[in-house]
Amino acid sequence: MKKLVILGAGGHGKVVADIAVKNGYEEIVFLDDNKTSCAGFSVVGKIEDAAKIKGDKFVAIGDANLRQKLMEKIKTVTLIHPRATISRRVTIGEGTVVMAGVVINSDTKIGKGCIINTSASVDHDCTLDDFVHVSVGAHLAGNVKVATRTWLGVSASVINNIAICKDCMIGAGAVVVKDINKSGTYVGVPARLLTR
Ligand SMILES: CC(=O)SCCNC(=O)CCNC(=O)[C@H](O)C(C)(C)COP(=O)(O)OP(=O)(O)OC[C@H]1O[C@@H](n2cnc3c(N)ncnc32)[C@H](O)[C@@H]1OP(=O)(O)O
Repeated sequence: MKKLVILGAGGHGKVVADIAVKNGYEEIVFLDDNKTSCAGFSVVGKIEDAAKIKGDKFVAIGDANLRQKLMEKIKTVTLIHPRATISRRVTIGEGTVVMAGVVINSDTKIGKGCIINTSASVDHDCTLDDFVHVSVGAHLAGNVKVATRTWLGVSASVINNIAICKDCMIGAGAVVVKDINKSGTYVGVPARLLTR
């Protein structure tokens, strides 16, 4: 029986579980330090138990630093929703999830531990480094580079030929029209560094 152990029983975890079912997993269990169940599935232990529990593994934790830390210790599977449209010339790393309605076009490379969330699009010749999150409905035009752990918020857009450095938060609805070379939070149209 195909079994998946999902680390993280939050909202992201329950969407991952649905995709796992569509990928033929017949048994799904969660590990979480606080919850006892998730979307009808059992929580069978704490996150630290991952190595001890048999089955394929997936880290369903939104925080990129924590996701990275956990993925350094265990081997994980890649999960792709059957209703994602992905060019044959795309590569996708270990432990990445591609959700329903996503489009990924030709010659794009997606790293490990990435989240390509519901109805996002990543166009041709893009490079997404490890642990990048493209949120629900965010859009990357052609030849966009996004460095490690950067998170694009819901409905954010990036025009073509743009590079965004590591550890950025691009706010909901922001439009990135220039390269971003300094880590930080960027909001608005056009996107600017959020200073407090
Ligand atoms: C399935 C899923 O759920 S996927 C997850 C999707 N989640 C997201 O997309 C979350 C995106 N998060 C955001 O956009 C957040 O607002 C952030 C990260 C940009 C900023 O959050 P915080 O650091 O908490 O900032 P805070 O809420 O204090 O706002 C600071 C200022 O920026 C403004 N601001 C915050 N977010 C945005 C935004 N997206 N666009 C424009 N302005 C914004 C606020 O209005 C505020 O302005 P003010 O000082 O004039 O009142």
